[in-house]
Amino acid sequence: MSPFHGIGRVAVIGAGAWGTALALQALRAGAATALWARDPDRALAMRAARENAAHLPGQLLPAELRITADAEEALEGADLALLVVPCQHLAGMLPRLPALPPSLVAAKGVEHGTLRLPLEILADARPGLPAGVLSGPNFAREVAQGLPAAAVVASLDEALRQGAAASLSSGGFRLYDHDDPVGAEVGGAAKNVIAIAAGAVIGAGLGENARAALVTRGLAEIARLAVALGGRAETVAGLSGLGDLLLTCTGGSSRNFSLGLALGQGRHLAAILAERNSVTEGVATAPALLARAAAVGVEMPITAAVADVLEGRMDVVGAVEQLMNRPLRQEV
Ligand SMILES: NC(=O)C1=CN([C@@H]2O[C@H](COP(=O)(O)OP(=O)(O)OC[C@H]3O[C@@H](n4cnc5c(N)ncnc54)[C@H](O)[C@@H]3O)[C@@H](O)[C@H]2O)C=CC1
Ligand SMILES: O=C(CO)COP(=O)(O)O
Repeated sequence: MSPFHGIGRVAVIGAGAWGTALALQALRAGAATALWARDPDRALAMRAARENAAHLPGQLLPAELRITADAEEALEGADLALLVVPCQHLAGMLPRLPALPPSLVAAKGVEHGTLRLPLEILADARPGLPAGVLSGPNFAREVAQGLPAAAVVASLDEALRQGAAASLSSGGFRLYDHDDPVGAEVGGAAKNVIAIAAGAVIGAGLGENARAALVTRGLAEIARLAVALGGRAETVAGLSGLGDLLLTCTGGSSRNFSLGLALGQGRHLAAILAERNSVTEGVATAPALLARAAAVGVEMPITAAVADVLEGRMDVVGAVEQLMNRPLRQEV
């Protein structure tokens, strides 16, 4: 257990939509909060306008929120760091940071090539650092506005998960502590892939029944992988799994769902991505998740279908046909 005694200061690393929203929440919960943006010009513009125009336009950033591109300054005296850069950039960003306090990763994905989950990336870069994940059904915009939301803080470190959940909760944001970080990370990474599938069936006009079946069978394949990696199936049935699937597979604001929707309508992946200035984690995660599952002998047919569509080996209708024609079996 870490000597974690509560939070006076929080450093949020990554000034995308989610980092900005979490910084606002930390502030609301009473922590002195700094938000680190890697680009000095962006930090300057955000400080001047009190707005993150690129990722959370229209949301006021109060004067008490320190915004800086200097990582030393952001992390000085911090009791907790929230690491909120996209999964594929986490490993590249960590060497730019000085010593970290106990940290929660809020990215959702699997790293291309190495097949690591975010906490594994952090553990490799900072061995022994008390760490956990923050994950749940949370659109950044709503959390920034203080609308009601819940999530989990999952860590093997009891003091960290309980202290962080208690200190970052307030008003509309309710954090449950959890002792299964693997289950939480697998759920968070995989729901983005299933959300692409859900969007694709809706975009292709295959119907609401198809979406409900995909989400439910998606949950089953996520649970299989979580268990194979040392997590628990019940975690996948909670906020970080089922909760986030419900949000991203039905909420039109999900970037993963909307990318799937456009693919299902026949648009090309490159064209969809070219129009976006924000991250769609499921695209890089789908093949990485599939490879990670294969390495532990777990079948993930929906993830495989999404990877096939993303990599141009199949169209949406063909991929769904293939899923429908798999051998019949017992549900569980
Ligand atoms: N936006 C949301 O509602 C939520 C997002 N998340 C997760 O949080 C993570 C961050 O997502 P968002 O804040 O939405 O991102 P975003 O799409 O709003 O912004 C992209 C972020 O990535 C950073 N970035 C781009 N290239 C980079 C590089 N080479 N090195 C370091 N940073 C780089 C940008 O500076 C920016 O901070 C993702 O893993 C996402 O799945 C989790 C929950 C909610
Ligand atoms: O993780 C999220 C909500 O919990 C955000 O989902 P998208 O990245 O699909 O927008």
